[in-house]
Amino acid sequence: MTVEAFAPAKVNLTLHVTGQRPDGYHTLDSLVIFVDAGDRLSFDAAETLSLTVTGPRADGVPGDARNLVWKAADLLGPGRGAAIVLEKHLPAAAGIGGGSSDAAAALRGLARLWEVDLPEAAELLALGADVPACLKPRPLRMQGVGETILPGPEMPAMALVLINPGVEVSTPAVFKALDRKDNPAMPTPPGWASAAVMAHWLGRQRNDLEPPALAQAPVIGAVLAALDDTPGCLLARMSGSGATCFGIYETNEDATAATDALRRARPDWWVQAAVPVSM
Ligand SMILES: C[C@](O)(CO)[C@H](O)COP(=O)(O)OP(=O)(O)OC[C@H]1O[C@@H](n2ccc(N)nc2=O)[C@H](O)[C@@H]1O
Ligand SMILES: Nc1ncnc2c1ncn2[C@@H]1O[C@H](COP(=O)(O)OP(=O)(O)OP(=O)(O)O)[C@@H](O)[C@H]1O
Repeated sequence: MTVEAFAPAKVNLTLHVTGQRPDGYHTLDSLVIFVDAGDRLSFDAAETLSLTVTGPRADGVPGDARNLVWKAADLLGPGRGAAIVLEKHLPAAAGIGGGSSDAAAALRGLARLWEVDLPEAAELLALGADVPACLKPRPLRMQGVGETILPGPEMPAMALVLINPGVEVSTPAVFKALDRKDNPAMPTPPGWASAAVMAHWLGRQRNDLEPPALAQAPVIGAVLAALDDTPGCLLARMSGSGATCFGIYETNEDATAATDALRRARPDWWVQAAVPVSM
């Protein structure tokens, strides 16, 4: 029996950095959604663990114990076997949780293959701060350093465009370069009647990692400007620690038209239209 799992991209609609713990990790308050762009994984029964990385974004992604998928398998079933194929579609080190979402999808898939229970959120932090959030992809509010997952509001109909300019941004370096660590938390997301009302609310919130990421990768400014310039773009913002940015649109038509235009203008950028998913 082949088990399959989808690893959707994570988008931080907001990302407020509210403090720093004595161990150096930062406390966050972030509204997170998942979208239908992502990686695909398959799992077959096998004596030993193996991982094959394929797909359009496989280049540079390790196919061994350095991969978060491998680490997830080791955490869930130490010493157990499975033949895993990871089809990469998401850019790596991009702020959209590629590795974390792959790890979470591996946990979901292998838990079915091996008929074992999923670990608790706190245990998953060892794999990455985004892994607890990625375990059950749906709109959520992430707090603590990533271990506290609260249900998010119901999202209005919307479409997104994701752009990655091909520059890898180091997450630790971006956190380190933050000017202030004790920024105000996010108000409770109220739920919204439309994408436009939501975008207006989001516009008054922040991604505190945007300024330090921009200093490290100035091209992020060009990406945000390019999104802002497309017809129907309600809000443009960076996700996670960058460099991927997203634009929010009312309709799929607007997002698809923006994607076509941006791909023509910047064939060197990864440009992807997407809609939110809950799994
Ligand atoms: C920026 C976010 O993507 C927001 O969703 C995440 O907080 C980062 O999640 P991630 O990439 O899974 O992060 P990890 O691999 O656990 O951590 C990478 C590095 O980022 C910094 N880090 C991460 C999460 C956090 N709450 N505080 C931090 O300071 C630490 O220096 C850590 O060594
Ligand atoms: N399954 C995987 N997919 C991509 N990269 C992986 C994976 N496993 C390990 N890595 C390594 O982890 C690094 C970070 O990649 P990842 O896609 O997790 O990005 P990220 O920017 O940390 O995501 P985010 O900040 O949103 O959590 C890469 O440089 C890569 O070498």
